[in-house]
Amino acid sequence: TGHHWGYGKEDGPSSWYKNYPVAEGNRQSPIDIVPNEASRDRNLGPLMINYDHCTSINISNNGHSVVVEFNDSDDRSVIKGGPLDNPYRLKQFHFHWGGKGHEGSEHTVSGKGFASELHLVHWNAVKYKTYGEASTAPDGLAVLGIFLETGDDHRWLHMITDVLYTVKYKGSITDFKGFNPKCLLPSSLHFWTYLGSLTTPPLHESVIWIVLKEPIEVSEKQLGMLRMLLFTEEEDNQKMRMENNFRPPQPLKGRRVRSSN
Ligand SMILES: NS(=O)(=O)c1ccc2oc(=S)[nH]c2c1
Ligand SMILES: [Zn+2]
Repeated sequence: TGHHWGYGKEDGPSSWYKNYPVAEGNRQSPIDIVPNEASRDRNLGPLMINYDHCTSINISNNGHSVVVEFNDSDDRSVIKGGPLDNPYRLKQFHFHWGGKGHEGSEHTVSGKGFASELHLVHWNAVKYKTYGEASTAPDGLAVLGIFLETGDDHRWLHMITDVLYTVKYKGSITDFKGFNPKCLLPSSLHFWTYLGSLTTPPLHESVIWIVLKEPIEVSEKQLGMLRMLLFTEEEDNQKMRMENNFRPPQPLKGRRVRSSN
């Protein structure tokens, strides 16, 4: 079902255009963010993140990343403000990371990559009836990107790394209740924002990107836990370690990047 794609030599980002021509579109993500070329915009209000009553459901390995899904049947956890005209509902979060000692973020800042990048995926339930419908609309999704840099242990990330062994293989899924991603936010909500796309196939150009300026710190050990995950299924005798699951920066094509005040 659908086209096989991955992060390897044959099926990686440089070949995605063959099955997903939008890969060469005008609003592709990620991008390299150049801070002093970003324009401060008075109309950009503060970002408002209301995750207080969010309900995580499960954690899974989809063969590309580890994903935590949320109950999005009502507006219990939303982001609004900033560049957004409506509240957007939290649907899932996942990570992108590198290999040992290599950077693994998707967005870069003046050419600098980070060890990893967390994506909190939200959808516009005011304008669209389902996530699927929103995921193909130009203002359908809002993804909050948070950089992870190596340093001290992150006091809450262990809640996730402690259960990664249960989703080692592609296709595995486990209950994961009561996790609130508010604990993964940095202290500052200052951000850059631009119009872009999903960074994995189908690469829909449906994302309002909100990238936080302040990274969070995680330890090399915690990052190493992500690398114990596998791209491959349990019955697959080829054990492919899940790492370097990031798309490199794409052409800006004249887009404006705005900065919060
Ligand atoms: N990496 S990302 O742009 O946040 C992103 C978010 C949601 C997605 O759903 C599919 S399917 N691919 C996706 C990529
Ligand atoms: Zn992502």
